Amino acid sequence: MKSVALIVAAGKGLRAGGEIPKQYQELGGEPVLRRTLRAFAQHPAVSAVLCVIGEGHEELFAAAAEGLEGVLPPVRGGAERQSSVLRGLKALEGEGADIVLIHDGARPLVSARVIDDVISAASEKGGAIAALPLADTLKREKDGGTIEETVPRAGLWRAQTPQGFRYSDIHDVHRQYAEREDMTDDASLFEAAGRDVALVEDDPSNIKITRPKDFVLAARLLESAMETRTGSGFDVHAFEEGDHVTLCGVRIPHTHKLKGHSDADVGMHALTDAIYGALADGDIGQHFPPSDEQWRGAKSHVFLNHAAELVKKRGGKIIHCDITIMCEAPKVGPHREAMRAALAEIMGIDLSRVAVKATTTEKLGFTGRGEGIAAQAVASVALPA
Ligand SMILES: Nc1ccn([C@@H]2O[C@H](COP(=O)(O)OP(=O)(O)OP(=O)(O)O)[C@@H](O)[C@H]2O)c(=O)n1
Ligand SMILES: C[C@](O)(CO)[C@H](O)COP(=O)(O)O
Repeated sequence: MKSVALIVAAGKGLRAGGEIPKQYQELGGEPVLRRTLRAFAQHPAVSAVLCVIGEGHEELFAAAAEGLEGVLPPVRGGAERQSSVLRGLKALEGEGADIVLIHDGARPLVSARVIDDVISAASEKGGAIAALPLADTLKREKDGGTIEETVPRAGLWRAQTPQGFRYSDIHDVHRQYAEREDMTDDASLFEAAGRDVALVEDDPSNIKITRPKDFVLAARLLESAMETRTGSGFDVHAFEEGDHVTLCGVRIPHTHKLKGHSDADVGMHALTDAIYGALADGDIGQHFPPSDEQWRGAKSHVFLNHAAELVKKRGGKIIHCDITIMCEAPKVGPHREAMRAALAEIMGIDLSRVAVKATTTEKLGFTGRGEGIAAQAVASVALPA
């Protein structure tokens, strides 16, 4: 069964306001749409993601989708959500999809569990939607803001997205009802055609960002859906003949240099490993094997940048890092601020989140004898849980 995702993001976001449409505004440091695209692009059961976008939004889209694998070139949407979906379905004609998941670009907090459940139910029943059973008593309003009646809520659900269907069936019904333009979700068309649609219980956090206050709520939900991971790193390099060392990106004149395959920046290596550790994603030697000639003499910022990008790619952020350099000489103190600044810039985080410390080992051991430098680091990373 091949499943593809169709993300509708061609709306103007008028109710949310702002200088750019809501789907391109920032939520937790990245565009709303990037979070939505990533949820599907990185889902193991989704083989491709197509997005429908508004006129003139090509650059905003390119920035939001940058580096995400499996995202197809976008197509232009229509005046209403329904016509945007139909255009997307048409563009998917050559993809060989069995199941298509139609999802609002404005719902960035969709979970992998819900995507899985909608795919399973749609594969079994032909159509399935994420939805929430009503928890509140329902009132119908009459003129003047008073209550006309209480509406029985038994059996009522709030329809959300993703909504999954057999591709050829949903394409057929969208073509069939193309003139109506009054259907606010895709299940409505399936229902109108007399087909069954299964209800899959959604997560309450899968809100649609509609009004400005939804950004505040989404930011809180995002925060609570993150887990904090801690990783540690340790590295040692021996001295050899030379006139300077590179520590945490800063060149420091010295009586010796550090020996190594790369620039031997022992502090940056320990920090890079701490980040890989927090991600549980191998170590520096695995990502940049010393046996590979292309890394000979490499600047260590390449390694640190790679680790920081992996964090971003997984929707996380580096919260804090703390490095301790162990040596008798050179003195680290005079270079501490330059080191913090260099590391913060490479990782793209604030200076206040980077600590660099140093200690001697009281002339004990190999660092005490001046044979080399050791460094250890701890990094805390927030990742989607
Ligand atoms: N012509 C349209 C209208 C809406 N959408 C998409 O459908 C989803 C749900 O629509 P809504 O939340 O109403 O978004 P907007 O139409 O952008 O909002 P507004 O009505 O406030 O302008 C959004 O991801 C939106 O981008 C779309 O692709 N094409
Ligand atoms: C598809 C939808 O998100 C399901 O709740 C909703 O109907 C979209 O409505 P909108 O008026 O286009 O925001």
